[in-house]
Amino acid sequence: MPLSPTQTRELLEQLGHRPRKQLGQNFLIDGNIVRKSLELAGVSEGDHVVEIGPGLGTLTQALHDAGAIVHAVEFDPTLGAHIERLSENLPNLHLVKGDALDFPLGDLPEEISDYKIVANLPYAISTPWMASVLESRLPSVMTLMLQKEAAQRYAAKAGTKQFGAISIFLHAAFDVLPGHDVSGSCFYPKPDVGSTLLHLRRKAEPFRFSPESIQLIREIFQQRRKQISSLLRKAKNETASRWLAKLEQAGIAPNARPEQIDTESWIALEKV
Ligand SMILES: C[S@@+](CC[C@H](N)C(=O)[O-])C[C@H]1O[C@@H](n2cnc3c(N)ncnc32)[C@H](O)[C@@H]1O
Repeated sequence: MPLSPTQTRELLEQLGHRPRKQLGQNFLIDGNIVRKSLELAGVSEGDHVVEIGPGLGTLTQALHDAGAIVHAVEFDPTLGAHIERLSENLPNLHLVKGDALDFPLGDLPEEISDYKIVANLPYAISTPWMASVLESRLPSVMTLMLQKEAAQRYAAKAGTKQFGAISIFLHAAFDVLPGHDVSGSCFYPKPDVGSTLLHLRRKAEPFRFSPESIQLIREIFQQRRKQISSLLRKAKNETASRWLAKLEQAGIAPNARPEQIDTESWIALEKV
């Protein structure tokens, strides 16, 4: 069970720690959300699970109790020391004290290819951290607490204003299930932004874009309302010229706007 708001305040006092807003320190105090996260991720005995930002250890303890081998990364030195003390009694908890942008998968051993990610993310780093995850071994599932707007971008479909480069990269590799909005009262202190619990399941055949294509798609989306053909002409690199010549073959109209081109069509463009 997670700590109640009173227990959370008491523990923070004991640690002499004030929640740091810039590190997104909004701790989970709702048992249902912890349970739901584990349930969505289907955590079971022996699973390797990466957790970003264990904080006071609520989710960490629940993952460990479910039999997972937890690979956690905590940036805050006070909370890192707290988790390190917890780990003395949790043999399957492995902590990296550092930045998740440097250790996006914690200390997950190279040879482990089957793993999950379950985290109440520090909202400020969610997108660059996700970009690193997409470049590494892909997890079988990710169950993530995210800022609502980030979750909307990750889940967005073509033709919506939230649809962007990250939506394409995620949808190419994962089924992104509808998210659950989570009330601010499930955290201490209450965040001043909305939160969504999002669940992603790796596809049977996940597709990954090459680094050059990732770069090009990101550039293209900086001018999402321009026509794809003129953006590709302007980009002046080998991938852009190849795509320009293959637009029709990939079923994309030259005057289509990037935000209207769905993930399958971007994949077709990369494959032709
Ligand atoms: C939203 S809190 C989640 C805490 C805890 N997992 C929970 O659910 O109660 C985010 C956590 O991420 C940590 N954090 C912030 N930035 C980080 C970074 N760059 N790398 C690793 N951890 C970070 C914070 O210190 C905090 O513990």
